[in-house]
Amino acid sequence: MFASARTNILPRSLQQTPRTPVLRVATKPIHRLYTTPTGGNKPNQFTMGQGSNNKSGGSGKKGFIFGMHPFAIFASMTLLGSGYMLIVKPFFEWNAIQKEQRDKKKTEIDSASYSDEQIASFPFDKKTVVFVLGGPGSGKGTNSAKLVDDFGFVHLSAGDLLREEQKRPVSQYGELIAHYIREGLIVPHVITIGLLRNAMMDHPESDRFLIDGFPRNLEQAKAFEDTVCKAKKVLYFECPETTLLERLLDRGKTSGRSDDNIESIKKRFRTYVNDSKPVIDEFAKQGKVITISCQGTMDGVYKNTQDQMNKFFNEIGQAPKPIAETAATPSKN
Ligand SMILES: Nc1ncnc2c1ncn2[C@@H]1O[C@H](COP(=O)(O)OP(=O)(O)OP(=O)(O)O)[C@@H](O)[C@H]1O
Ligand SMILES: O=c1ccn([C@@H]2O[C@H](COP(=O)(O)O)[C@@H](O)[C@H]2O)c(=O)[nH]1
Repeated sequence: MFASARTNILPRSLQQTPRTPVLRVATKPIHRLYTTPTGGNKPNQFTMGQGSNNKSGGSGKKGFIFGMHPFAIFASMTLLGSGYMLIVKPFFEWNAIQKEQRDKKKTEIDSASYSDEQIASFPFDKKTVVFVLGGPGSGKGTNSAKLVDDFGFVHLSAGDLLREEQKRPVSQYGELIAHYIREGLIVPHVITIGLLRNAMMDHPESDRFLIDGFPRNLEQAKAFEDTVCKAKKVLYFECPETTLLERLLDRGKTSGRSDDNIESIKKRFRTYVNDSKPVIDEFAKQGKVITISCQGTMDGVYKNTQDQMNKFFNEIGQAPKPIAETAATPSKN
């Protein structure tokens, strides 16, 4: 199985526990305040009272600060203290509550409002999940879209879900996702798995899911299989780097994607070789991988993909089209 990995631990950069503002008051031990000379040749921070208005005459006499009698100091501090308790403290507390409520609202939106109970009762393990893997630009999206029509899959592209989340104005992960995508890095899996899980739950009627471009590393693979469900098969589009580069640069002319440029593409290739390829190797050891060459025409590649899928559904004893969908399709006669 997969090497052990941390699961469900939010990286520090994502931990947004609301903090209660702390009113930091520069303090000095009271006895030092009381005995600090207020004048003379020793300048210090309590020199406001110096000068012609300084009733102590700058003598540095013990017991006088700003030329005030100790009792007056005591009385003012008591007044200040109760003023703080009455006005400042409630204000800060009210602010903290407001912030907490705002943060809670944001988190609720981010988790697409599925409760822990709903997640726990969703039958993830009854679903047929197929991972679609391969280098960037190998044709995962192109072929997945066709498999939707022929086999009734719901197609979930992890990259698309991340891009959508990135664009959501209230998302607390927008900037983080944008950075990881531009740098060709793998977004922390708690975010991606959360999005995938929500997207699966958005389609309770469907039993078949194509999860495209995920998992990108062994840690993600283990976390998904531990917390959501196991994949039944892995479709792997095998493609040489030269072809990938050509296709991505071509796609970049119109895609508008922040990572379809030579700098990001090089970084994505590095991440693919170092982190994503080992996932395919691991699933291959488990006998789950169907390898399809991405070279050939689009129709040719899809024909192979379709044949392999037909074979797979035959093996697991399911009709190529889900029963519900076959029944729902209007008869041509
Ligand atoms: N067999 C093919 N022959 C030529 N071009 C292809 C073929 N398959 C896909 N393409 C083109 O290559 C580009 C990349 O394909 P696609 O977007 O499906 O790859 P992908 O694996 O989903 O990429 P990414 O991982 O970056 O999202 C697209 O412009 C697509 O039209
Ligand atoms: O599981 C995932 C999937 C994707 N990413 C990030 O998104 C980009 C683009 O992904 P595509 O599959 O090519 O659309 C990818 O380079 C990663 O930065 C991810 O982090 N985790």
